[in-house]
Amino acid sequence: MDSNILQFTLDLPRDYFHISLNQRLTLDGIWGVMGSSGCGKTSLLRCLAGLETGVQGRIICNSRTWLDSEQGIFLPPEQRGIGYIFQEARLFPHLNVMGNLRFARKRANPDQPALPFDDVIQQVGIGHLLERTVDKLSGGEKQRVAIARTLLNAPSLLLMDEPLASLDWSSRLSIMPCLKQIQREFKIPVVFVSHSKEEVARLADNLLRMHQGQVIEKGTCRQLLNRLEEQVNSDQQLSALDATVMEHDPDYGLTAIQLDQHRLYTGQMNKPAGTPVRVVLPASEISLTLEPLQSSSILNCIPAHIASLQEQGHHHVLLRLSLGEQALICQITRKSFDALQLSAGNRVFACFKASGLEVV
Ligand SMILES: Nc1ncnc2c1ncn2[C@@H]1O[C@H](COP(=O)(O)OP(=O)(O)OP(=O)(O)O)[C@@H](O)[C@H]1O
Repeated sequence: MDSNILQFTLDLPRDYFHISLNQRLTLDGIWGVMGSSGCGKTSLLRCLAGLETGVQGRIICNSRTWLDSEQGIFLPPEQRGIGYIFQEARLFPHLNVMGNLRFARKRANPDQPALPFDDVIQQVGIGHLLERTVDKLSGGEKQRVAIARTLLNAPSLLLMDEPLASLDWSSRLSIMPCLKQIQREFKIPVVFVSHSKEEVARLADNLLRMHQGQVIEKGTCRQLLNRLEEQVNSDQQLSALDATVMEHDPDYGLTAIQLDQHRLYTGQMNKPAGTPVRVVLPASEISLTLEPLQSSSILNCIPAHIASLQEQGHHHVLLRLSLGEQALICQITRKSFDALQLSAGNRVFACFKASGLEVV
């Protein structure tokens, strides 16, 4: 039986092209869906949710047929056990936060075990908001309540359509670890649409990239993001890396994490040893040396090879450094590049402070 598999063949005519998709996704972790505006990301989510009645094809999720247009099968949205989180929170304005949550709980998906109410409130961080009326919540608070409400519905698949797009960057930064933690804790698979490389780098395990109604790339987030062609023209260059918590050092307020065979230090976090984590490292945080650092305050210094490089404008060079299994994107000035006489294939040491790493 194909449990944890979402398989779909979809054909949906749109104004300028057809949404034409044929995919088999292992429902494990968070799938990010990226692509330029109008390429069909929302249409894909709407087809999966059962909101597009004109779609032809088949959708099978966890061995259950949601759509088979040849056989005349079309399960309505409420029978698919899906949670849908939109850009705007869409809470009931006449109910307070608790009222919104109770309403969701009463209508929970009977095919899934209910998630413990208190655990959801705690993970989403809204315990202090329960008696508030909806109009007294900030945008970020509303979105947290919307997330909790959707979880209390006991979905077997969460679809998120740019859920952070209407929030400022600091609200996004506080909600992203919460979304990642929810996925890890409750093990609900997520399909997450986003325009933002910064969001996808923190959240997605796997990625689909769409163009004009079709999937043009599919792979792990770290494979697809940590490439020069992906980074060179974007606003912020960064790497998305996968690591595991090793141990904590409360005396120094540090946590050691393992990234491939390397041991790195970051600010202390409260995740137990063995927890998988996503590490985001801005390319400008990295310095390169030709020898291992000695007598330096910089805690992280790992050997790497320059896999490829590309000029970025007139004054910077972007390098892709191979660490073993994973690759790191690093940005240095052209002056440093010339001074070190770097070229592809060189062995270097990538150095960065513990505070330079963001761990989600
Ligand atoms: N109901 C509809 N009927 C026909 N065409 C539609 C309909 N809704 C959207 N479209 C068109 O389908 C294409 C895909 O739209 P969709 O909203 O899925 O894209 P998107 O990738 O989510 O875009 P964005 O990132 O801007 O939200 C667009 O060209 C859009 O104009």
